[in-house]
Amino acid sequence: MAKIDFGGVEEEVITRSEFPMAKARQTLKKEVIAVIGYGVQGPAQALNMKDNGFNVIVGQSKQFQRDWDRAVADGWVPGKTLFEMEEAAQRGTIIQMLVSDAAQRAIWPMIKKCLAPGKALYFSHGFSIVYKDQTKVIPPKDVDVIMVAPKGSGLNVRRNFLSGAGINSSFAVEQDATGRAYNRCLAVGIAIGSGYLFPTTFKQEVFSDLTGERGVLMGALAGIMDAQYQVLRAHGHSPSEAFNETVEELTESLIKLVGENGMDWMYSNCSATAQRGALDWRPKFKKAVLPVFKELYQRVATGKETARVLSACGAPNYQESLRKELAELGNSEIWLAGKATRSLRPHQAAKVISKSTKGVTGRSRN
Ligand SMILES: NC(=O)c1ccc[n+]([C@@H]2O[C@H](COP(=O)([O-])OP(=O)(O)OC[C@H]3O[C@@H](n4cnc5c(N)ncnc54)[C@H](O)[C@@H]3O)[C@@H](O)[C@H]2O)c1
Ligand SMILES: CC(C)(O)[C@@H](O)C(=O)O
Ligand SMILES: [Mg+2]
Ligand SMILES: [Mg+2]
Repeated sequence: MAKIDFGGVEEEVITRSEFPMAKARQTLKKEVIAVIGYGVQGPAQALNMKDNGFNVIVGQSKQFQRDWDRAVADGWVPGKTLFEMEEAAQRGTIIQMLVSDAAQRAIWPMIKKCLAPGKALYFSHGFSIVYKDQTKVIPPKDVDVIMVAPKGSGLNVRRNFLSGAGINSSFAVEQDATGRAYNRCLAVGIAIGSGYLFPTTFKQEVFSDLTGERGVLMGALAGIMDAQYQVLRAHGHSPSEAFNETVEELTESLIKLVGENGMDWMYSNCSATAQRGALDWRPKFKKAVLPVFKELYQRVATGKETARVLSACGAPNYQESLRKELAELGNSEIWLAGKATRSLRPHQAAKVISKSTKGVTGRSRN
């Protein structure tokens, strides 16, 4: 493992050169990898592994016709490489649990029956194993239990693979029954298109992932956008102005600069006025939201968020109520303003500018 200094803390990271594709192919040459679930991660991981030359089959319930049809449209052949979940799990030697987390609890009794000794049970989230008191997912002792959790949307797992970039993932071995669990885990990580692989545990992964997606990555992000937009609108700003200053400028401009070189560098490349204001207001926002993040982490650690997911997402009418909730969000003024704003992005001009590197590299840090 390469040792990398993360802000003064040394961590170990697996690189592609340490575990090259040839080693992954050698490690998995006798394995049949059964991807159970063709939602978001399922298609990305299955297609990347297939394109990388691994022996992959897909298990998808035909009751979810839309997902079955997507699998067929993506080239999986019913009866050859696409099966009902149970048949795929019987045929697989590595069984990838890529149905939704709530569905993993529902299909577990069926999956358990297919776990012959020596097979590997694979997850992309620590959820089912860590909250086993609630999910009842308790694997037999004679199978490997491994995880590779891509740190991004399944859409990017596939998009980055196709662009040649890859995506970083964390990985963990929960149970090594065969003595091969570690290598199997890393080999699948490389096979699905991971760039760098960060060691973790099932518990650390699920606690941080649930916090992140409820917090800064999705929940907090949408919440603070709503709040700022509301204040601007209440003071008479037009929807386009409020949206531009809340979302569009973030996604189209500033966050890309943060991604390139960090927050201080982005601050170094805006006006002195914006820089002063941002530095002054940062601690105020931190103070305001810190208690909310503490409450969130507690709810994750005590399993309350898991109970919420299992009861809500496992309910029979959930898809219908979810559709309504998402439609309400999509039809709210801020996101309708967003739709109009997106149609006005000046793509042509951007292409012309990108041919030159003059003036695009930015100021160095102060
Ligand atoms: N979506 C992501 O980008 C992402 C990123 C990292 C990790 N993960 C993890 O990957 C795993 C899969 O998540 P996902 O988002 O790809 O899947 P998802 O939540 O979109 O689930 C969709 C799949 O579950 C199946 N399904 C739903 N209910 C079912 C039921 N009752 N019985 C049988 N099948 C059912 C659907 O047919 C479909 O195949 C989860 O553990 C998730 O936490 C997801
Ligand atoms: C893509 C995310 C938010 O990182 C993932 O954790 C998920 O659950 O979809
Ligand atoms: Mg998640
Ligand atoms: Mg995540």
